[in-house]
Amino acid sequence: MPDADVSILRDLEMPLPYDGMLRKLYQQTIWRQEAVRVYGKEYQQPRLVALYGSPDKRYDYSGIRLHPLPWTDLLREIKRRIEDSTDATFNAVFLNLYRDHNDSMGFHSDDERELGKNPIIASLTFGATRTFLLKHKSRKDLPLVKVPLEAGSVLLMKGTTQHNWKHGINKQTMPCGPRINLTFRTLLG
Ligand SMILES: O=C(O)CCC(=O)C(=O)O
Ligand SMILES: [Fe+2]
Repeated sequence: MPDADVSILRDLEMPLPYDGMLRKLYQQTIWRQEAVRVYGKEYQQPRLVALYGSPDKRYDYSGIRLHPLPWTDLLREIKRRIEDSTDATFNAVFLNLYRDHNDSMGFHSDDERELGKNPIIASLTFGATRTFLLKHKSRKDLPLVKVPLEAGSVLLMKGTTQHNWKHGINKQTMPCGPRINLTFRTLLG
């Protein structure tokens, strides 16, 4: 992928089997459905979300402000394992719950000010395999990149990826069960 630094690690070792991780994260997380403003209009996000991390940080995006909930033992343990296998450090994790095949995330870049200039984002998946899509912002000659993210995989985005590419998850016609995605980030300020 030109103008990007994207890599994937598979089969990351976890404290529980992947289906147990899914169940525990599903139950333990305090999920919220947020209304977001897009071009001045309010929408319910087509998925549930949560933010955990250092209590002194905050995260503003799409017109909403999230304050992190304190780390749980499980999230701290996952963070430690991701840090060990990526050589990066993180102070927050954003969780997304795609309840079924109708849930999605629109194309966006993770380019909020509190992520800094060239953020490192590590995105871990449990549950259903969904297709992560990447499209270049200006080069229409480049094909859409499709990456199926299986349980236990970690997608790493670094460098100038967020400047030049957008990513998202489409809803799909093929029915599927829940997917939980954890994106580890560093929030500045
Ligand atoms: O669910 C995914 O794999 C993508 C999540 C994502 O892009 C985000 O949380 O910013
Ligand atoms: Fe993202």
